[in-house]
Amino acid sequence: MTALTNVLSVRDVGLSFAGVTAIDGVSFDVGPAELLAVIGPNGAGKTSVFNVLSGVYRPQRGAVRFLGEPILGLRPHRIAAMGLARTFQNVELFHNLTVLDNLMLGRHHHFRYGTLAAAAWLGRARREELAARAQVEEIIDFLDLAAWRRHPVRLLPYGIQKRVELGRALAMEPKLLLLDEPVAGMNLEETEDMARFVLDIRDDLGIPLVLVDHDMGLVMDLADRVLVLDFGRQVALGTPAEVQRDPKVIEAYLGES
Ligand SMILES: Nc1ncnc2c1ncn2[C@@H]1O[C@H](COP(=O)(O)OP(=O)(O)OP(=O)(O)O)[C@@H](O)[C@H]1O
Repeated sequence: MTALTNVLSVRDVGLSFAGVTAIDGVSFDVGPAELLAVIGPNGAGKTSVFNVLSGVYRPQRGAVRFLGEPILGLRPHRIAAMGLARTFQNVELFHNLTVLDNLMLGRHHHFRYGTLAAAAWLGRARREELAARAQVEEIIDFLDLAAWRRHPVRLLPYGIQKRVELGRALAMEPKLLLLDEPVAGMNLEETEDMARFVLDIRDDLGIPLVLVDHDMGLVMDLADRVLVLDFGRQVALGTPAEVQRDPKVIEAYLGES
């Protein structure tokens, strides 16, 4: 039985593609308001884990429970609607729409509309959904986005675009947030800002997070626990201090750099 206190429970997941093993026996839990980081060298299986959790890949073996419910085999939009939200390595927003409109779309889980359909849908939303609007305004305040709220996303600096993407995921009112390389390509100041928002999400909003990133300093500073993968296998799982002194980790990953 999955302990009810765990938001996410992953058991012995195995995934391969035509003979290539992407994930080989990975098991971990995410507790309430916990920040778990997943690290590992290139090709270790980090993105594949995210794709399994969000329903993009279906593993050949194992089990995943989200809020106590089995989710393997559910389609991505169903899993998202259950409250598992995700950001992507590359910014995935409607670049011609404003910050406000991108967040409104996030509120309604409508990710796959073209810009025109999205704009038409928003017309209805504006009339009908004042409550949604109030919630989105709260997110804009929370992420310090007020100065950009009416700007089309394409005009914004990269670091702000990443923050809007985070805002869109928050607009889904997630029960768990997956962040795929949230600081990739950011300068120091943008990285520090993002780190602060990630911690605020955990501490002020109480939303648990799973984060993949190559920035080792960030991961060790932020994470409650760290899962280390190498060639799809689970090398270690523990606190940043435990993981950093684990010889298997040093050999597999830290020793590289
Ligand atoms: N759709 C796919 N088809 C075939 N092989 C895949 C697919 N997705 C992942 N793989 C393989 O699975 C392994 C793990 O890849 P994955 O992208 O999950 O690693 P990663 O840790 O996210 O790497 P990176 O840090 O480079 O993003 C790799 O060998 C990769 O080539």
